[in-house]
Amino acid sequence: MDSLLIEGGARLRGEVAISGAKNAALPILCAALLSAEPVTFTNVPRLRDIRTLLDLLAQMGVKVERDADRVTLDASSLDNPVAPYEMVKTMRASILVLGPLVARCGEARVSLPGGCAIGARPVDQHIKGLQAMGAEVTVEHGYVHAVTKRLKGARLFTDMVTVTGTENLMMAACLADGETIIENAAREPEIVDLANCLIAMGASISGAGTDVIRVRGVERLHGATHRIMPDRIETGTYLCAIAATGGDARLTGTSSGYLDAVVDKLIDAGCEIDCERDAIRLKAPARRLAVNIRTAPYPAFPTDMQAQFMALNAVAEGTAVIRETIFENRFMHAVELQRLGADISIDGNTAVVRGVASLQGANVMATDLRASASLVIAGLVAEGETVVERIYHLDRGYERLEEKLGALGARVRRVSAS
Ligand SMILES: CC(=O)N[C@H]1[C@@H](OP(=O)(O)OP(=O)(O)OC[C@H]2O[C@@H](n3ccc(=O)[nH]c3=O)[C@H](O)[C@@H]2O)O[C@H](CO)[C@@H](O)[C@@H]1O
Ligand SMILES: C=C(OP(=O)(O)O)C(=O)O
Repeated sequence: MDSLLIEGGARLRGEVAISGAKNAALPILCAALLSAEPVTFTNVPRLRDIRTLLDLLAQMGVKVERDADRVTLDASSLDNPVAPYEMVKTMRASILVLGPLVARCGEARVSLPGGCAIGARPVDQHIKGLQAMGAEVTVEHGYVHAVTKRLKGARLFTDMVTVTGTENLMMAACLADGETIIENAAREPEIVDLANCLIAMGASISGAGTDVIRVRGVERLHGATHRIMPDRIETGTYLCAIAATGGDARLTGTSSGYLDAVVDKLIDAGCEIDCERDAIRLKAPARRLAVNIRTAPYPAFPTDMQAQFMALNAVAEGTAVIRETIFENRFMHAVELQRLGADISIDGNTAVVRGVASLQGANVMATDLRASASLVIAGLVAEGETVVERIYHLDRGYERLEEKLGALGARVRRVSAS
């Protein structure tokens, strides 16, 4: 297993380009299942999760063509609407094939993705929505099996705001008979990006980005070309890394428009932020202030940025309270940050982070994607050498991380296990 060797202390400077969003690309690539015509996507990030999804789609009979950040999917000969456990177990987002497969093929067999480090993450709301649209759904031997003649439009209400749940149901509704209304819908920018792609494919959708989405089903969707939006979590992660190291750098190919809650907190911490149309520059103060965080669905502060802010608060002036309201077990990074000298106490879903003057390099273990990012940020600030082990988590969601950090002046090296 590869690890990342970081020599702390370099202030990040210069410019780096942000990639397309993992969490937009995953549902949007699944949308290609809804059409018998080829769909082309650009700005697709080169990530492990994307490779996993493309392999999954290929084994269903989808023709996959990939050239750098451009991917064309042709689902005209889709003949195997099955997502086997072996391919699903490493990536929860593979549940996103469920809605499109039932809608297009009238049947799907998708392995339950299982729990993961950050929480149990059930998919009951995805299932409840499809049942309300007339699908017969059973869960047996670890698989969700859904069958229907043609889905019927329905009024859907999810018990909680769910991002992939909203995406799955919005995709399924595109080919349903009649109108579907999704209430309590997630409002994340990635939902809007998916809706824009579906609309380009001929879907009739209104309200994406609000908590009520209306979809009028059509007979078929056609081919289209769609550019994936920039990754707001990658953007936020680099902003935190620049801030933590007292740096001054510019991120291109991205926008602060998707990141208001994060940018506000960085400003509260004392950073200077200059928002251009397609770029963001952050200039950090010598010493930042600790900032309180409470995660909640968009447009509130994203849970996917919580770990990175814990690292930032670990070396700030004062004490910060962090509340995680989305996932029940998303503080795994705290123990690892403590190994680097952070002063953090946890009580249920609340972490109290008392800023310290400095961190010291050590060996730490990555437990999930954003936890790993927080360890990298802490390693960049720590005195001496930090080794982050199990970085396959990072490869799920950060394109060429060591190369991009290196371009900003960080001393980061990947060490391959022999
Ligand atoms: C690929 C992708 O886009 N992943 C994002 C997506 O995950 P994902 O879509 O899996 O997260 P959800 O928004 O669905 O989860 C929100 C909460 O609802 C619960 N829940 C969800 C569905 C369901 O059927 N039953 C249920 O109980 C979850 O366990 C969690 O506690 O949104 C999360 C919350 O912003 C982000 O952290 C993930 O990065
Ligand atoms: C939790 C995340 O991803 P996923 O839902 O794919 O596990 C994430 O992107 O931080």
